[in-house]
Amino acid sequence: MIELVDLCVFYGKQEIIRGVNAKIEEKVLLLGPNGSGKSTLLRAIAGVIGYKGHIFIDGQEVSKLRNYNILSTNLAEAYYLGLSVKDTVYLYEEIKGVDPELFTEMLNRIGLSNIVNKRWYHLSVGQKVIASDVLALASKPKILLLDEPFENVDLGKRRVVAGWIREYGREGIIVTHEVDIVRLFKDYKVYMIFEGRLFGPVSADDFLNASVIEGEDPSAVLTVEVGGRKFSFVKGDKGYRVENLISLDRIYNIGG
Ligand SMILES: Nc1ncnc2c1ncn2[C@@H]1O[C@H](COP(=O)(O)OP(=O)(O)OP(=O)(O)O)[C@@H](O)[C@H]1O
Repeated sequence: MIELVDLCVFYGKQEIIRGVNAKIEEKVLLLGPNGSGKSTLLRAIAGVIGYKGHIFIDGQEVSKLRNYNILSTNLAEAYYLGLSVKDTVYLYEEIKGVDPELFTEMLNRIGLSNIVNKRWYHLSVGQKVIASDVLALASKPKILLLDEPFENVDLGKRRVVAGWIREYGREGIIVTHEVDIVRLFKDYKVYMIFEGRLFGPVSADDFLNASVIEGEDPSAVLTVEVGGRKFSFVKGDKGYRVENLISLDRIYNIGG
């Protein structure tokens, strides 16, 4: 379980994550517009950057964890080592419990067996994303943190990756800024982040079938605050349909 208590993350003096509280016990999707703090939240949970407040993973404070290998991530910080994909897999076998056979089999299944001997920085953008996803998944981690695992990935391959995310990893956070991705995970819970503040959860089904209106509505499945304005996700088509949102930054254009 990931527990966030009064969590704040700063870059210099700028507060990016602003007092977040949540208990995340299963795999969830985290949506938010560009710059809202999704990657920053994931980096803090992965222990890559510092924070104020608390982050507990299965009851242990992240900043105090050492050699903690039940958590896997596709965050790029892990790959800036100038290694080939194959060398990284062997390194990760040692430190993260990655299964090299499963890794190779997954790359074969998705048609990328040709990249194993290449260095990470020679991969195309989409290849790098898929290889990072596979590396995170091939340790079958208890907790999975995936930052934009579908970015620049072909539509057909997205279904394969989504199948793996369902299969491997029992808990965790899948970050995306594309509303369409939620359709691949209709039984998941959705959180949203706006301006460093977390809202949710709402079921993916309720989210996809909702429409957005400005203001606080008592029938809302979720109300969020963006730029000092409140927006309610309500059932039916009273407002702007979520299925037409594409990305959450469109919410700024919805007027009451
Ligand atoms: N290392 C850094 N130093 C200073 N500011 C940073 C740093 N990394 C990110 N930021 C800023 O923090 C804010 C949140 O960035 P973050 O990468 O968490 O957003 P995001 O929600 O993941 O966005 P995107 O969808 O564009 O990837 C942005 O305003 C960004 O400019």
